[in-house]
Formats: sequence, structure tokens, C-alpha cells
Amino acid sequence: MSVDESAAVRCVDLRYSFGHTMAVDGVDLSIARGSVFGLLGPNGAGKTTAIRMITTLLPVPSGAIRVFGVDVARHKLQVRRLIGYVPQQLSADGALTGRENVALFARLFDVPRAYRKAAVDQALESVGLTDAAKRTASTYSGGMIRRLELAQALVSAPKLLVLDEPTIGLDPVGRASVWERLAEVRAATGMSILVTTHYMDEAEQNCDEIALMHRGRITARGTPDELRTSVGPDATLDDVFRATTGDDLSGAGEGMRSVRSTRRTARRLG
Ligand SMILES: Nc1ncnc2c1ncn2[C@@H]1O[C@H](COP(=O)(O)OP(=O)(O)OP(=O)(O)O)[C@@H](O)[C@H]1O
Repeated sequence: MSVDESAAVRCVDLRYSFGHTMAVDGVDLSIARGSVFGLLGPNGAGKTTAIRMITTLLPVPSGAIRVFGVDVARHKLQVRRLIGYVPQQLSADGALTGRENVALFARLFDVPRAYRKAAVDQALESVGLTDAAKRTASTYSGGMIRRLELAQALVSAPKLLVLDEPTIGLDPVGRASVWERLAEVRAATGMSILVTTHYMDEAEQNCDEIALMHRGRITARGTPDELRTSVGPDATLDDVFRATTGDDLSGAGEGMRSVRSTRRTARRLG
């Protein structure tokens, strides 16, 4: 593989199958350092599988991944230290306070004891939860819980933040607050951010670069402007998706526009 040491993430010919289902089918990706990169696609496109490989949670049976030049298959632990991960599944504990939740992650990620309190304070501050930090997470709104999960991922000061559908199930205010915090964190730290979503409008507004994924393959990539102008002057990302896949976004039952089962964040905690 040609090594691009300057990239935050570089995937070459990535493949992963579950039995006969080819979840990831020859994916090449390069994510520039310091950028917000959006991996977009409908449910079942293969986004989560690709992300789990990048974050070392799944093996890399075929192809190669480097995170800041470090080979993921060979140096798992080293790569884990570089990454903060906010999974789709709930990772906050409703019985603990906001502060306790973040402190737990600080211990899990071996933040040195001498800096731990400062790191927890800083992470809570960066997501606007300082005032709510003493309350149990079960009293938080969905948007606050997302921001708490963001703080958990930020407490180890990762170089790459990976978020799987961070705004799913949130109301517009909650969604906007998550993106605002991400923008602030990026501006303050220069962190690279990889985010999956099936909300085209959010990706368009908040990502520097986007890759469209469909049935395990990347069908288009570029800046939102590049993608749109490749299709037509008034094209939206929805149009780009349709043009590159031949599929309607609402097709095949679980389309991009479908109201899918949400992360049920607040409800499950409550
Ligand atoms: N553990 C598993 N066992 C079997 N098949 C799986 C498993 N996980 C995912 N798949 C299949 O792999 C394909 C890609 O799934 P994946 O979850 O990566 O897609 P996705 O784009 O992240 O969608 P979603 O947003 O719904 O999670 C789908 O066909 C899915 O059914």
C-alpha cells in the first residue's frame, strides 16, 4: 500500500463480509488531518462496519488501514490511543452523574492520575456540561447525553474522533448543539473527525469532505460543493446519491430518509 503519512486515516481496498453479506467491498478512503469527514449512506451501506475496522473493534481480514501512519492490524493498542470513539449504542450510564461518567472513561483510557481531574473538567467544559456535571445522566435530555458521550470520547485527548450517527434520534436543537460542539472542539484542538450519518443536510453543512457509501462501496467523494457541481448547478447531495447509485434514497425499505429506529438515547436512560 502506498503510505500517506500525512493523512489521519488511510484505507486501501478494505473488505469485510458477514457470511455471504459483503458489508464493506473494496473501500479506499483518505481523511486529511484536521478535517471533518462525513461517511454517508443509507442503513446497511456498511458505514458502521468500516468504522469498526478503523477503530480496531473488528479485524482487518482484507486490505489495509493506517491511522496517522500506524497500521491498524499490526498495532491495535497504539491506534486505540489515538482514537476517541462515540458508538451508536449508548455508552453513558444513567445511574452515574455526568462527571462520574467522564471520570470512568478517563480511568479506562489511562489518563494519568495527575491530569485526570483537569482532563475531566476540560472535557465537560468543552461540551457545555460543567453546570450539569453533578446531576445523574438519567435527568439529561437526549442532546445533553450525546454531548456527555462526546466528553467521554474527548477526555483522553484523541487525535482522531470517530462518531457513528451522532445526531440520530435528536430534535433539531439537540442536533445543532452536537455539531456546534464538534466545530468548537475541532477549532480548539485541530482534531480530525470522522462521522457517519444518513442526514444529507447535516453532512453538507458541517463536513469538509464527504464520501457516499452504498452496498459496501464508495460511490462518490469530494467536498460538498464538488459533489453537487458534478451533478448539476442546483443539485443536492440527495441528487448526487441518486445519480451515482441509480437508487432512490427512500428505496429498499430502509432508505436514507426513513425514520429509522432511533438510538432511543434519552428513553433508555430515563
Ligand atoms: N453482526 C452482523 N452479522 C451479520 N450481518 C451484519 C452484521 N453487522 C452488519 N451486518 C450486515 O452488513 C451490512 C452493513 O451493515 P452496517 O451496520 O455496517 O451498515 P451501516 O451503513 O452502518 O447501517 P446502519 O446505519 O443501519 O448501522 C448490512 O447488510 C448488515 O445487515
